[in-house]
Amino acid sequence: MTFIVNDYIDIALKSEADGIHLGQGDLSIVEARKIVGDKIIGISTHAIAEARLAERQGADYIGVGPIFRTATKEDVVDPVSVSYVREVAQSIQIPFVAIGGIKLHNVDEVIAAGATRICAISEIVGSKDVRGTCEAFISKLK
Ligand SMILES: Cc1ncc(COP(=O)(O)OP(=O)(O)O)c(N)n1
Ligand SMILES: Cc1nc(C(=O)O)sc1CCOP(=O)(O)O
Repeated sequence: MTFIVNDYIDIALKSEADGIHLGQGDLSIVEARKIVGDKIIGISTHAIAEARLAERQGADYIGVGPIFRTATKEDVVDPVSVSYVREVAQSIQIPFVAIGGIKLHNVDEVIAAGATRICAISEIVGSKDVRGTCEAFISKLK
């Protein structure tokens, strides 16, 4: 299993995590790379310019979202829609994870736009059948 720490590079190092996830307002990828060496660095992106910059600066993966409206994260930009997934799938070479408001009822649209990895929080943690919900997502991604 891969263990990524959100935001806190010191905790990532102390816990011997595999990597660090950054936001646009956090340390830059260039600075983070100097500190974490070859650990995985990911960064949340909300527009193609951010995705291109992340790729140029050596990110290992990017988050792409929020695709749909989400109540999970407060300080998030307006939904970017599946068109951003399509743009990233067509022009970015590093792996990407689509995130934000993804549910079992709309994940097919996200996959159809080119996503092969998704992150879903509320749909899973709010489910009465967490395992079944994860399995349903996984079967759609196969
Ligand atoms: C699964 C997952 N967890 C946390 C984040 C990042 O959340 P946050 O730090 O609030 O947002 P950014 O600063 O990265 O925009 C994530 N993207 N995925
Ligand atoms: C943690 C996070 N990051 C986002 C981004 O767009 O960068 S959206 C988001 C919340 C995702 O939760 P849910 O699946 O419940 O919508």
